[in-house]
Amino acid sequence: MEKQPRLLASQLLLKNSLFEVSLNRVLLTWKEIATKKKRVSGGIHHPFKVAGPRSAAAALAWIASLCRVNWMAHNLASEFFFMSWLTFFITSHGTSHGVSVSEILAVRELDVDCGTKDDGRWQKMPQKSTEAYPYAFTVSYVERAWQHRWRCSDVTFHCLEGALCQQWVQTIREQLTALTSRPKHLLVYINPYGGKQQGERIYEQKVAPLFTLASISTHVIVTEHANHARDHLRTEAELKKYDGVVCVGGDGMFSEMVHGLVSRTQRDNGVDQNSPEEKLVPCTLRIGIIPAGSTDCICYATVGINDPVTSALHIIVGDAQPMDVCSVHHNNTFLRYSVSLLGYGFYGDMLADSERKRWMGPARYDFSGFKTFLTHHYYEGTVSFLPATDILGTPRDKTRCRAGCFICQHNGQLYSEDAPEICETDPDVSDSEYKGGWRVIRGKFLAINAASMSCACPRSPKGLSPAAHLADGTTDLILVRKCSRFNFLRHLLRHTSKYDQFDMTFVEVHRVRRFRFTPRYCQSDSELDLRENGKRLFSQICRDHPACSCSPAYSSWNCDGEILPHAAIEVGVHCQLIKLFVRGIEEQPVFEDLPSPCVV
Ligand SMILES: CCCCCCCCCCCCC/C=C/[C@@H](O)[C@H](COP(=O)(O)O)NC(C)=O
Ligand SMILES: Nc1ncnc2c1ncn2[C@@H]1O[C@H](COP(=O)(O)OP(=O)(O)O)[C@@H](O)[C@H]1O
Ligand SMILES: [Ca+2]
Repeated sequence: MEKQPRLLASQLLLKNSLFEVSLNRVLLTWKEIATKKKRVSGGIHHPFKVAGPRSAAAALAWIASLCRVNWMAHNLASEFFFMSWLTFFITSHGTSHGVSVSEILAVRELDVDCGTKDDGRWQKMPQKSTEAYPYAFTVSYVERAWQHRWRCSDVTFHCLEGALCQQWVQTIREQLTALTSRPKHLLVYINPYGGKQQGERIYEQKVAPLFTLASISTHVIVTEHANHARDHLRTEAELKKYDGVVCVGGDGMFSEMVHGLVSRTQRDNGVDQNSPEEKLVPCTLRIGIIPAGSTDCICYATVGINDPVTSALHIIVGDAQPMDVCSVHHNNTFLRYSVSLLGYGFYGDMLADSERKRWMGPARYDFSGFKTFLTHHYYEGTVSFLPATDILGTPRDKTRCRAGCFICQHNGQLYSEDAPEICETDPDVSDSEYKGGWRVIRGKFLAINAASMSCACPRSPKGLSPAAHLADGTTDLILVRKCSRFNFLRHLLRHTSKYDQFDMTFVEVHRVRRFRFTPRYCQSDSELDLRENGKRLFSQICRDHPACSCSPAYSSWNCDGEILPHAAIEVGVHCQLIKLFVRGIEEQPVFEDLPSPCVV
């Protein structure tokens, strides 16, 4: 890391011990410099905390071995060197901290006599430090907790002089103001009926106080009906006033935000959404999700956990993660956008059944999932797709899409430089395997799933397609052919275990840029009601297949939790069309025996 000029350095009191506190442009550090018991080390600074043995005896042996190597190799070890390292190790144990400026949430001055000045949170000061160090300021920062959770932590420093205290507060505030990616004004939509119907409570109790702490102003709308947020965003909202939009709810609520924002952007730029080949204009406003839904797949797969406080903190620090969006068309008519799962067969039938059981809350998916599994319907049709051949990565990779993903950056660059050619050849139902770059597969399917991201959620922590990428311009098309109930159960259960759900003879997976599906008994344009169609064609299929298991002709498409009105669809991926207030799943830090936050 490039060495940044130091902005401030002072000796401040923290928890009755004297600390050397310094701030440069990227890091706030505080390090114990003296106590009655411990000696001060003479200017030995090491950028990272030494991860070593815990007990003093083990430390001695470990450091001695380090010195021995140095002695033999470089003849550098001296008693002074040895003692300095030793002192460093002891004094730094648990008392040397660093917080990246980008993860400071707020700073506020404390009135030591009366408590906190400007945020209404009152803190009692320890008597001893009040006498000796009468001025104080508190820094709130992000602390990493277990399983990708973030929490807000406070540290209070005490100063001898008021001017010094003010200088610290002012300098930190200046550094925070310089972080231009942070939102200042947000438009928030709360779905009071999502998930366990806790949206309003979650926002008021867990999120609003954090936004206030970080001086973010909000305009909050509690939705009154389905599509309220979508329509408000698409037509009414004064988007220029905001740095981002936030939804409190589940994947359905997020889908409303995507539809509102993407449609608005296309309309403002004169783009026709009805044309499947049209290149869409990316949205500039970022979207934040405070999870309060049933599946929370978008949140889980982009943050690593569905936790409202964690998501609020990612919004405050101004994270940005681009994401692919699929457009779904039927006969050159726009139907919907999809960000996570497009599922025909199993997931479509499960959703159709679960919609009638909304009163059950999130448990409806378990109930309907089990019921759908027992019905074991398969569907005939033709899937044609345009494989993504020019990209890095495959659906069977062992690597995962994580924060700062190289594959997303590389493939995104590829897409913007050289937008993939849309093949004009009509991939009609045909016996040939390839037609104009398209592959055509006919068959009987228990499930056809397109996952444009992993679709990890608490029910399936690795997701429908564990190696899928958030922003690589592709979707993973998973075809599950007709098989026995036992084998299908094995496939489903592998979503929840470490075993590969694609390593089965009746399952295939392709990374694609576009795909089309046509059911075998294709309905005419005027016949829109799938259910009626299904019933009418049922008897026809039975006539065609005397020994059939009486599967209906059509399933429905589950498009991010919404039922589509058509079975015949055409899908195209739009690379990095939207941005979220997240950074992708962070690699879990190796804590060893270190306290968080990152220790320097
Ligand atoms: C018999 C054992 C079955 C175990 C299978 C576990 C696989 C679960 C994978 C679920 C993938 C979900 C992808 C996300 C979809 C959401 O958009 C959608 C809507 O979510 P919402 O109700 O808005 O939170 N939820 C569902 C279940 O379709
Ligand atoms: N005020 C409201 N009343 C009824 N439905 C709503 C309201 N606001 C949003 N919705 C709809 O509720 C559905 C489910 O919302 P969501 O927040 O995704 O919860 P869940 O994850 O439980 O499905 C969405 O399709 C959304 O359009
Ligand atoms: Ca993708």
